[in-house]
Amino acid sequence: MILIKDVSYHVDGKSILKKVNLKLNKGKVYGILGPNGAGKTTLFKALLGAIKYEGKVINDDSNTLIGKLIEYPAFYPNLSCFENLKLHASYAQLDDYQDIDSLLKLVGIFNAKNKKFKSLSMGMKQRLGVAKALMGNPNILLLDEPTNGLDPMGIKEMRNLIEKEIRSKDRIVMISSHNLNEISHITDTLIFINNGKIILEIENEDNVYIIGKLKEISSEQQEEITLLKNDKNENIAILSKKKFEEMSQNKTILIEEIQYVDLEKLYIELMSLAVTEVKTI
Ligand SMILES: Nc1ncnc2c1ncn2[C@@H]1O[C@H](COP(=O)(O)OP(=O)(O)OP(=O)(O)O)[C@@H](O)[C@H]1O
Repeated sequence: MILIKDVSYHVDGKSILKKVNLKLNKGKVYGILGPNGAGKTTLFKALLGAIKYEGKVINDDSNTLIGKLIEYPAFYPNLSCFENLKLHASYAQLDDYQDIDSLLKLVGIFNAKNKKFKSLSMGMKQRLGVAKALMGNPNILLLDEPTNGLDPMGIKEMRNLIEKEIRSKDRIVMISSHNLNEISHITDTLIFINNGKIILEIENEDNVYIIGKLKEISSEQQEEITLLKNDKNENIAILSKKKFEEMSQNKTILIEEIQYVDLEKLYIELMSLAVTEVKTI
């Protein structure tokens, strides 16, 4: 488990991350969503310890290896897939790492083992990037826009790869993406970030969400939902349909002006809510 506690990051007086709090559990795939410049990559960099942030990242596992695919994968254009991975293994001090062939098979590009990086298609380059990220069998995997630049077929293949080979009960996987459809297919939990702030964390249960005005909630359930404010200072509740039905049955919540929305609508509504303050009631 990883606990991100009050993580903030500032550059030249500008707040890039603002008191980010998250709990990440093994076996789960987290989708991180937000507009350009929201802070997704910066959050990954904080987890990698690549930037000097305020706050804490607490990891209960002392044997941690983080694999990453951040921005476009960097490889030597004139070296082959095999040579590039071999070189990375030595940089990463995985010198006795023998299993490059298996990795290439795993990500489905073994037939391009001896092809130069520069001659690969975009999809193959991304797969090679995933192979590099998977070296040493990391227990945390950060994939920053892994389907960037891929065509629909490439996106589907990357999705299969994540579902079949990357998701693991011993691993925390975080994927950032602008592709809502893809994210809704492969993640367990959705984390929305805007302006460096986490504005919502919600289970990705059935791709149907509830947005409405919160009128009442029982004190026991207060911890369980995030309260957002709209520009009229009204309390807006957002939760999955499943959670809402559970709470309504127990009469622990009253929401009015309910809208049932899919992920795309949820994203648009969330980003347009004039959220100046986010509180958990
Ligand atoms: N070292 C830095 N110096 C100055 N500004 C920075 C630095 N690192 C990040 N930023 C700024 O922080 C903001 C968040 O950047 P970040 O790359 O984390 O966003 P993102 O959510 O990953 O965006 P995208 O979806 O476009 O990849 C941006 O406005 C970016 O310009």
